[in-house]
Amino acid sequence: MFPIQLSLVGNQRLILSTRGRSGFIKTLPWLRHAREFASNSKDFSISKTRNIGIIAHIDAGKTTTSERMLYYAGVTKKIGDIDHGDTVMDYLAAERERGITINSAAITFGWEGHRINLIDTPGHVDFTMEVERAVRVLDGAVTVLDGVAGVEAQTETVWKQADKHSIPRIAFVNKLDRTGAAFGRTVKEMWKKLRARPLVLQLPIYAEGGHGIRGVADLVTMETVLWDPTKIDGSAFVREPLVESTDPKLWEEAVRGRTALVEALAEMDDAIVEVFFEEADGEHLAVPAIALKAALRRVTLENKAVPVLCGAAFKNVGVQPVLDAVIDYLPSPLDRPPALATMRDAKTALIPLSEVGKLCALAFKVTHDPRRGPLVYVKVYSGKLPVRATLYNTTTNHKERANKLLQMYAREAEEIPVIQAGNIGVIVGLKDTRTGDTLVLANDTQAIKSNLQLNTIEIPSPAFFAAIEPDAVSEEQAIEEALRNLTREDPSVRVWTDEESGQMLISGMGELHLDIIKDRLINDFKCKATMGKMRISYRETCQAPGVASTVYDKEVLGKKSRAGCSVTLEPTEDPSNQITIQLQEDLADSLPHLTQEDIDQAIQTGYQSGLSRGAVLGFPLAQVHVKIDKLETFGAETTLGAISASVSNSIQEALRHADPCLLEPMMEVHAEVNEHHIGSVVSDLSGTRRGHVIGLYATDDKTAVQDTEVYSPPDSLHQDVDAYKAKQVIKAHVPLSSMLGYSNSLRSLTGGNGQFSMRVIGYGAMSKDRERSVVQEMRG
Ligand SMILES: Nc1nc2c(ncn2[C@@H]2O[C@H](COP(=O)(O)OP(=O)(O)OP(=O)(O)O)[C@@H](O)[C@H]2O)c(=O)[nH]1
Repeated sequence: MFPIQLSLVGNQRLILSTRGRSGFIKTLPWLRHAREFASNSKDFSISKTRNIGIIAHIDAGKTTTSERMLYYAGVTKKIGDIDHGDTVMDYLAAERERGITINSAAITFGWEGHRINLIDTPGHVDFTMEVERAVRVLDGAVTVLDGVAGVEAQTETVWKQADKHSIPRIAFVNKLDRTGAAFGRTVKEMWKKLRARPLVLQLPIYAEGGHGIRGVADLVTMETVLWDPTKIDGSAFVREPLVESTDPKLWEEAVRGRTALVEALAEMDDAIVEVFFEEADGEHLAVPAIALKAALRRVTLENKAVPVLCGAAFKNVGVQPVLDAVIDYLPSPLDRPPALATMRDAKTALIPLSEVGKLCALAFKVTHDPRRGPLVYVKVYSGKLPVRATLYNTTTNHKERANKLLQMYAREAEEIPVIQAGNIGVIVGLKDTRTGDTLVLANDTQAIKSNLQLNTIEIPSPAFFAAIEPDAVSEEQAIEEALRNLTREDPSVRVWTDEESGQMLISGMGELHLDIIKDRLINDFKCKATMGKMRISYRETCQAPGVASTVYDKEVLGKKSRAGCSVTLEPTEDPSNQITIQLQEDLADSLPHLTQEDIDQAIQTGYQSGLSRGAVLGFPLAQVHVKIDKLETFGAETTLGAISASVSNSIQEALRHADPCLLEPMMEVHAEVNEHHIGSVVSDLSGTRRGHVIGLYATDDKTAVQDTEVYSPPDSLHQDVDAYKAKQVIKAHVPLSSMLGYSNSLRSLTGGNGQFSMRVIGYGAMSKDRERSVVQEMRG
């Protein structure tokens, strides 16, 4: 694309552009439409691909930023607005109504000769699983931070998720137009709360009197970037060299910032030290921007530091440089270590996948499209996935055909002939593939034989469940079908039927999660159903040892099926269940028709089934140690089904003699409050809410941070902000049942100044009185 010069104002260059690095005029954004990009997209090499996600706390401005990215890239002709409910990324009715992201939408667009696959992820804690799935396939991430609220609770959670997968990140400090916004303070919090090494690349430039953000000072190129106030869509901005005489205060701070940037990079990167002494003669300002960018890319890819940019997405200031930074500093799939997979031969060891090998793809998301049917989002880790290929799902052992391949532009889609290694795309035509499954080619006998599987996603325990009642018997089938689709989309949703009441039950991660499922059943799948009261998903355990021996003896299809089993059950401190198998040595000799591997598998199946239902209210068991003491065999009559059934029955029988009781989900709560609210919040948590306060620490606790001092610009330079006051964080363990409706109560205890985060940390015992009242309530 050739640059078109539109006008020159003095020595300024007016840029109607998505891009500002060279200062030349590029193109009007809406001229570059998605389809134009799509027709060229096949030409992008994998080194010019960026699979990135936007991660942050709820309401930090992820969707607002993504919508601007799409607009400046020419994918949309109009900027979608969360507050008007017309965003491209949040397209579900449930998302638009609530103004929040639920689904990680994936969208592809072009930027400066690169293909960006962008995934906008939800910020609400109930959808942590959705973030986990997205983070799995990302190569890099943009963390959006609210410049007023700073680093918030869920930012810390998603940051840890990205840490777990060593995802290189850049940060965008957003909402700097708002009163009380403080860029410097937010940078400090990144250092202190996230333990990250922030590298400030920009300073905000405010309008006279500190009101309204106009642009940014670029410390890499030492330029000002000012958005044209007459172009409210933010498509026009001007870059010009930073000059001391124009704004001496800004110049002074920019010199400090540039010096700090060069110094910080020199600590982490030897090549920039060489440039500093040999090309720049030890002058911080003389280090060429190109050398700084190269060093920034190296330290970001190595996860040593996080480049930080700033702006106000809602005011259309600062978004284009974020896209530049995605290209400049975040990795292509080739810069990432190979994905890890397991193979049956290698037992549980993880082996790195080679990119040039045969096809291996991960289904990281499944959505239901009323017109096209299930859409399976995949990331291809090795080989290539051609259209109409017959695929083999090594997780479910099913064969399926990839009828169509799509590149997604949010709701719009473009058919493509192939998905190459490193790229993300959508397969149409797979009916049995679920989120988390591994796909290989159906003719790849080696991968199938060795059961090649990409490292799977950990699914946390659901905390809530509710009953679903069809409004009429005729609705049952439609509801079952819709629930099947929903569980394929979201593996953290579980559906089962209660054996006693025959009721259909559904469990999810939180109140909002279940609320959204109900909404989607009714609005998206048009089911006529009623969801019952949301209830807490308890666990059950035993308090004493229990022993039992049972024999399974039935006729199945006219054939005798017999096996016996003796088990001992014991309570354990371990949060998960354990099994110890102590079998007699001659077992394999007495069962020549079965392999040892199959017998082990049958015992495991019986063990899982025996622990799936407790003796008090039928909740799954936790913190139980099962010892399989003996297996009684009856020659050819002992089938695998009989072994599983006898193990399961013996566990259930032993449980009845082992003093069974209920356990309730325990939450780790971090409540961040001002000093003068500590007393009331602590007494509320430890009193009425039955919690244990574990500790108290300040949000700027220096002991928690590495020694290196980090450059953060003084906020007073740019805007009148209240002096930063560290808040106190109260850490407590509290039963989930006591945390229902806590946001309202914390709001009233702190005059709206408190915030909190919580996560399930395990299950805890409850008093006999409380257990009685739960049992009474559950049994109605
Ligand atoms: N003043 C101001 N408001 C903003 C800015 N960016 C976003 N907002 C507002 O902040 C609110 C939340 O923005 P979203 O983009 O939905 O935030 P999100 O991070 O995507 O939220 P979830 O998807 O729910 O996690 C909306 O009302 C936006 O209009 C900004 O730069 N300045």
